[in-house]
This record gives sequence, structure tokens and C-alpha cells, in this order.
Amino acid sequence: MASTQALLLSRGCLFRRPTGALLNNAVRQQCRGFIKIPHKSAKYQAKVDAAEKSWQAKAVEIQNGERQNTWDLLDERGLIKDVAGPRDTVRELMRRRRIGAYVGIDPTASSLHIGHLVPLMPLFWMYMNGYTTFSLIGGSTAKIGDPSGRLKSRDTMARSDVTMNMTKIHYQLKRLWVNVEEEARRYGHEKEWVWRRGIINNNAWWNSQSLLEILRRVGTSMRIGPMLSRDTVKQKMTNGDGMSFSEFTYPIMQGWDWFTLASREHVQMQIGGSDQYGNIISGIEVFKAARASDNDPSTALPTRDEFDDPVGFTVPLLTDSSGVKFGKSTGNAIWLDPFMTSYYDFYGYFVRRPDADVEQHLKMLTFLPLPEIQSLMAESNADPSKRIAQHRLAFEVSRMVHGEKAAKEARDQHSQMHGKLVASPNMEGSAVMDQYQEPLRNHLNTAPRMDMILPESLVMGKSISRILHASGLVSSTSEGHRLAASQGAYIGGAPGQLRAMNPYEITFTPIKLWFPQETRNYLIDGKLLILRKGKHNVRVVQMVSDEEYEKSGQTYPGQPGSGAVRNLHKHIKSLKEGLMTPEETAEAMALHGKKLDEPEPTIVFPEDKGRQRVEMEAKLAEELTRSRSLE
Ligand SMILES: Nc1ncnc2c1ncn2[C@@H]1O[C@H](COP(=O)(O)OP(=O)(O)OP(=O)(O)O)[C@@H](O)[C@H]1O
Ligand SMILES: N[C@@H](Cc1ccc(O)cc1)C(=O)O
Repeated sequence: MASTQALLLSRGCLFRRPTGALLNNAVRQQCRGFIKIPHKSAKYQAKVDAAEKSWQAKAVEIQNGERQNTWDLLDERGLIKDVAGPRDTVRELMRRRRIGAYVGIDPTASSLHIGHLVPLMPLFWMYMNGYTTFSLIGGSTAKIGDPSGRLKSRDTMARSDVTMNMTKIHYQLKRLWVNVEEEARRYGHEKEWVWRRGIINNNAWWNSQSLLEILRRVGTSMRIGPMLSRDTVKQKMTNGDGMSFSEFTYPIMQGWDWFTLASREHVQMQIGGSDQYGNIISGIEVFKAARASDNDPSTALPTRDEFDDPVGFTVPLLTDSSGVKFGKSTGNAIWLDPFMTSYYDFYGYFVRRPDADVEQHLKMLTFLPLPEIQSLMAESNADPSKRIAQHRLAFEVSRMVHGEKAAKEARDQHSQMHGKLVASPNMEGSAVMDQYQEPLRNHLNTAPRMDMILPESLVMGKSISRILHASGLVSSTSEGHRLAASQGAYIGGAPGQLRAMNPYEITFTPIKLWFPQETRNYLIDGKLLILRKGKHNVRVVQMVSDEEYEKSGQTYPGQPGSGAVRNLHKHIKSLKEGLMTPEETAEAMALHGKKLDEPEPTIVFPEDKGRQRVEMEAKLAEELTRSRSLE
């Protein structure tokens, strides 16, 4: 085995993983017959080779000082705090190789917050500069809870809560990445075929991971002594509430994630907030132990030199005015979910940043080029009372998080409230800004609230078309019916089978017109229903008792009686305020009356089909769902 490995190494076959996207032609030729190489079309291969060639050309330019190393870009923007691995090696590695990097986030709250933007920013920059990037949602690690920097263990979370958080964060990350792509374009980064980004959930491997494999591959070489002497462990054991075995093994889980991402996706780098330094260091140890335990040359990760080693770095922590880290647990988070922190408040937070912090924030949290930040600061410092730099910061971050329309709305609201023109003179006048029009396709930014409650009598007793209407995904029950009949709506569940999805995985299956009592099969933890229309329009519905729903004072579209009352109120108000003429009101009332009279559609169930045909359709649906869930 050793000699085969040496031969493969000498041929460069272990330079990249055999399943890798970027195995270049020369290496393929040398390795043919030795390792299993997946078939790729000649056209695809030509693209891979061209990408590799252009990377190498850029590496030479960086070496000659004609182009900036992305590491230096991150450094000068203040995005690098502690480095795990020799600093020069990491810098050189980023020059030489199109490495992969990842940031992990545990879904222990239902939204991301501004603190999360800090480790994500280097990932965004790396993406725009051609590296492979992954944002990982810790569906499994959240069940254990990271003890780093804490004295008190996290409360165990209900499975339905983790699922709800995971779903919401997944779509938030999607939105963020779509916006980042627009930012890249806006600032002149032409998208290349080879740019890669992904959102991945560590449930993908932990749901089927064997404990024995971890113990054998990693557990045997990890020593208890050094693990016990780690700061987090010592602090929690002496000054906190002690440490559970699961918490103690958390860094091993995180390290195994890293190794898995390296094996599957070439992810060599991990980035995190500065409280993650200990986990990143332990992760390197886990990574190396796992790598060393693989004796199969067709899968083993290479160990030729220091450039094959895992590396990582941390970003500085974003803190509030009293120096406390912004976070979920510290209770001071500014959320990215506009239903938790409004566009207005989100913008306002950045407008209030002290003069001393604003330049650093502009560097860390926006894509504005440094010379532009310099001139903005000069302009702002000339009259600090106008807070020009703060407004630009607020606008840029709001646009990245919520899209341009919401950012403009928040800015206009602020200018109305404070009676000033808040835009910097060069804010929209610049050529870059004027060229850009937010594409209409960017629905993610305008998505309505995702999580909601609905009463049990509706969820358990009414047709799925009614539930779709009540959730706001369609505007009437008949539309819900049509959508379900044409399989244009989806439900979180095991594809092709009548059962709820694994609580920690997001999988969807097309909704069919089933009997009302069958909806219960898709309830997660007996109370959570996830519905989707199209690609991004998602509702996470929590079923509550009818009494609880009534107490909440909410009404849902199509709720018997409520529509009429609500509309009556609305019309009276509009009439009183002179917003509608009596004729218009009467017209609206008549229209509404028609809607109320609309008959409940007759539910048509699919005709009885031959067993084989049903099985084939289920298979096809499963395939479709699988590919859609990867989008
Ligand atoms: N205020 C912050 N500044 C910089 N990075 C942060 C900040 N808050 C979180 N991060 C980083 O974001 C990543 C994900 O953090 P995670 O969601 O797991 O924890 P958190 O929000 O800090 O939650 P908690 O407060 O419960 O620990 C980690 O790398 C973490 O260090
Ligand atoms: N431990 C990280 C989250 C994380 C989870 C899994 C990972 O693989 C990486 C990071 C935190 O709590 O902030």
C-alpha cells in the first residue's frame, strides 16, 4: 500500500481528490488506471484547465507585486485576528491554491445577527476572489451546544425549535449570498464559472455517523490531558456549572466537520469569531488525526508539505458599547431578520456608531474600496454632526443584508424622522451606483415573515389548500387547490413517502391533494409544518391549540368571519381618514362579499393508478425533491 501511495504521490494523483471538481487534465492522464476518476465531458475539463491556468497566472502576478493577495486584503480590512498555523504559510497557501474555506453557525436562535457578519465577510471576499466557500449550519452541533467562552451550559433545545431555526437561517443565508453576489457585481468583480459557494448542514453526515469510526480514527490519538487543560474546560469546571461529556467532545465534532468538508469539498480553511480560536486549534488536531488514519490512497488527503495542512483564522469580535460580544446569549443582538429588528432599527444601529468606530466598521462590514473609505472619512470628519460615514455604513450593510429597496426605505425614513438629508453627496451620484438597478428577481429580500402560528383545528381538520391560503402562500383556497393539483407547492417531508422530514434536515416533497387527516403525517415533533411555494417562498408553521391561537389575537387569511370583520375595520378607517371615497368603499365591500361567497373547491383526489405507475411517480418525485433541496 505504501509503495502505491508513493507512486500516486509522485504522479501528483493525490494532489487533488479523485472526486474533486478541479482535477486538471495532466493529473487525470497520469492517474488514469490508478484511481477511479469520474467521467467529465471534454468541455467541462477544458474549463477546469482554463481556471487552473488563470489561477496560476494570478499567483505569478501576486508574487510580482502586480496583484493583491486576498490574505493581505483581509488583513488590511482588519478581518484577521488570530491565525491558526504559521501566518506566512497561510498567506502563501492563499496565493498558490484555490483553497476552500468555511464558517460554521449553530442554529441556536431563529435568526443570524450582525456578529455573524464578521466571520462571513472574509468568506464573501474569498468567494469574490475565486475560492470555494461554504457556510455551514450546525444542525447537529446545536444539539450539543458549544461551551466555548461560557460558564453555564446551554439549555437543551426542542427538536422542533432546532428545525425551525435551521430552516430560517438556511433561507437567511441564501438571501445574504444572493445579495453578496450583487455587491460583487456592483464593485466590479466579474463572476467566473469557477466561483463556488454552498450552504451545508452538518446533519448531512452526523445523522449517519458511526461513533466507532470517530473513536477509532480520532479518539485514539487525542490525549485527555491537553484537552482538560483547555481554557474553556478549566473555566467552566472551576468557575461555571461543570462540563458534560457531550460539551467536552464538542470541539471534536467541529473538527470532524472540518475534516469531512475537506474530504468532500476540499475545504482546508476554517474561519470563526475570536471565541472560536480554541475550537479551530483542536480542529486542526482532529483533522490531522483523521487524515493520518486513512490508509486508502484513493481517499486519503495529501500530506506532502505544509501547504496540505488545515489552517484557520479568527476575526475580531463585534462588541456593544460596553465591550460585550454581540450574540444570542448576551441578549444584545441586532438581528438580520427584519421581523426581529426592523429595517429602520437595523439602519439606526449603524448610524449611532461612534466616530471612533465607523472607519473600522466600514472596512470590516462593507465592500467599499479602501480609497473610497478614506475620502468618505475625510468628508465626514469635516462635519461630524452630519454623520455622513455612519449613514454610508448603515446603507451599505442594510443593502447587503436586506437588499437595496429596504436600505433606501430605511434611509428615507431616517431622513424624514431627523429632518436631514442623510445621503452623502457621492452616495448615489457615483458611476458604480448609477449603473446598478436591483433586479426584480430578488424576491428573497421582500419575503414576508417566515414563521407563524396556526390553530390546530385548521391544520388538523382542513384541506391543505386552505392551509396554504392561511399561511399566506396563496391568495385564496382555490388558488391553493390549483397549486397543489399542479404540484407547485411543497411540504417539509420525506420525499415520496407520507411522513415528516427528519427534524434536522430540510427536505421537501410536492404537496398532493390528500385527505385533511393526512396532513398530520408531515408534522415535525407533532407541531411544526414547513411549506414552500416555488424556490424561496417558505413558511414555518407552528401548530398551537385553538385557545392559544385565539389568545394571540391573530387572524389568518380565510379565517371564517375574520376577513369580513377585519376588512370592515379597514374600510371604516380608510373612509374616516379620507383615503377612500364612499363609492370606492362600496365597491371594495362588494368585491369582498364576492370573495366571502366563494365556494370551497371540491377536492379531487388522484384517480386510482396502477401500483407500478404510482411507484415510478413516487421515485420521480423523490429525485425531483432531492435535486431541488440541493439548490
Ligand atoms: N459579535 C460577534 N463578533 C464576531 N463574530 C461573532 C460574533 N458573534 C458570533 N460570532 C461568530 O459567528 C460564528 C457563529 O456563532 P454562533 O451563532 O455559534 O454563536 P453566537 O451568536 O456567538 O451565540 P452565543 O452568543 O449563543 O454563543 C462563530 O464563529 C462566532 O464566533
Ligand atoms: N461552534 C461554532 C459553530 C460551528 C459549528 C460547527 C462547525 O463545524 C463550525 C462552527 C459556534 O458556536 O460559534
